[in-house]
Amino acid sequence: MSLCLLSEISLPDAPSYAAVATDEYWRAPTVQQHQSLLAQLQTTLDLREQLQLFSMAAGNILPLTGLELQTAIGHYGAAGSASAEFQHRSLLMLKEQCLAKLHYCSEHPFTPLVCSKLQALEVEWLYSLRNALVVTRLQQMALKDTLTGLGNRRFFDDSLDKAIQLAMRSQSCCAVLLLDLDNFKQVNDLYGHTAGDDILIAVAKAMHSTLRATDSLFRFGGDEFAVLLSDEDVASSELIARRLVKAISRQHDCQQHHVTASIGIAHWQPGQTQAELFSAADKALYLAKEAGKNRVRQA
Ligand SMILES: Nc1nc2c(ncn2[C@@H]2O[C@H](COP(=O)(O)OP(=O)(O)OP(=O)(O)O)[C@@H](O)[C@H]2O)c(=O)[nH]1
Repeated sequence: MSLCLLSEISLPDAPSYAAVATDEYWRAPTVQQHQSLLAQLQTTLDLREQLQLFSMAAGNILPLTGLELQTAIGHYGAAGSASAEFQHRSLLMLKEQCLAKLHYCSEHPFTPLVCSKLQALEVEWLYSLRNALVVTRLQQMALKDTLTGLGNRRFFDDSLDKAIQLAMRSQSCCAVLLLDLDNFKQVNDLYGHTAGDDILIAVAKAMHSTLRATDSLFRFGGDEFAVLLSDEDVASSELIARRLVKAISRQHDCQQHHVTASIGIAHWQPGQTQAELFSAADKALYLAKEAGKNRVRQA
């Protein structure tokens, strides 16, 4: 395991292990209790599944309404988590490295005895949690574009495959928007690669804030982006695409460098393969470029 990865999954500015309180009232849970949670945690490297297992074990100590795991690579809530009157926060430290913060919510008070028991349970989780964090980080790296943090081409291909399967099963639809920046090359040529990178990051942010949280946004590399729309948004695909084009043309850095965007849209047709759908969107994008750029075309 590389040191680089370990530092990426650590939370910064955590106090030393000594600062995590222990309680004199605490009595160790039986060996049986420990073994069962530990054994269960070791069966999965999925962070959410581990959180769920831990949440159930913690619920045996004190009934919880919510449990949130805050890590350097994302925040995860146990299923059905809700806030409550009593709250308790805890740091999960492993060898002076802060792996995560836990935020418990309950209708019942967190007495010193309860906190001690929870802390003992947390200790049981540390190594499995560390492993799950590393695996999750590797998965994120494999599926994310490092420059913008958006999903990469591989993630897009997987997501499109799933979207088509769902559309086939539920006799619904999905749509692909392929976006390519206009006149981007000149930014690199005139102002350097770093200025080009800044534009790409700014475009990703502008697109992100224009779309709904549920829309999937990807960057393929270069100045090519894609949006995957689910059935409920297919009817508005043209409107969404126009909004994206407008948002990019109004973005400060893009305006300064005369960078705009062209978009090709394709709606999935029953019987169409993933490659055919993608090719249809690509052709529509070509038409948008041919028609003068800074515009939208449908397949
Ligand atoms: N800064 C930066 N540039 C990149 C990156 N990846 C690819 N590029 C550059 O992006 C440019 C994309 O080229 P084009 O799409 O042909 O350029 P364009 O000026 O937008 O052309 P039109 O689409 O016809 O308007 C090339 O100059 C690539 O070298 C990157 O990660 N960062």
